[in-house]
Amino acid sequence: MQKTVIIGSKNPTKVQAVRNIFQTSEVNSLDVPSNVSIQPFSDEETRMGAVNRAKACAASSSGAIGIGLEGGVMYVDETLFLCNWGALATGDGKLYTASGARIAIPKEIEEELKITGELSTVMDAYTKKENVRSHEGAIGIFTNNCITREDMFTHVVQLLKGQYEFANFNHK
Ligand SMILES: O=P(O)(O)OP(=O)(O)OP(=O)(O)OC[C@H]1O[C@@H](n2cnc3c(O)ncnc32)[C@H](O)[C@@H]1O
Ligand SMILES: [Mg+2]
Repeated sequence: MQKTVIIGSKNPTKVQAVRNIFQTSEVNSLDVPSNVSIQPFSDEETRMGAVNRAKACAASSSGAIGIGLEGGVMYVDETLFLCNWGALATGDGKLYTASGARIAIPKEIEEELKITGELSTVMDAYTKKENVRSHEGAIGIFTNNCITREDMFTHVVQLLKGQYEFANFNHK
């Protein structure tokens, strides 16, 4: 693919996920605001953060594809899950979205999250590591590193690229 791809984050797990999928494109990163809470607490809000980032990136450079990736949490009944959303926006107003794999968050982490308000703070304290969000991520910790944050976002970006290609290059 010839177009430049701009990912709206400097987080290395997100940037690398885009590089993994858009291997033949120039991939640039841009720190843009999500314009949602620091810790989104629903699918809707998390998806909105991804969409806002993707649109800001697409608007920043003529002809480029913008990608936003956003992490959050959401309840299914009484259980809190990790949720992640991605969005791909084009300069001519097209938008594609996709969500990532989700797993339940242990109750003790959920309780801490309600007190401190941000998962990254809770994860660093829980693991006694620094900057878990930029490495294996919460999903890496809670899956014993079977699926890292980069793996999960790579799949989301693959879903975005596939939808983009279906819409633009499907000449059945
Ligand atoms: O620089 P940006 O792109 O903002 O990267 P980030 O790591 O802050 O990631 P998000 O804003 O998308 O995530 C929203 C919040 O959810 C938390 N979070 C989400 N997924 C996480 C993970 O896998 N590990 C640790 N914290 C996570 C983190 O506290 C963020 O403030
Ligand atoms: Mg953030």
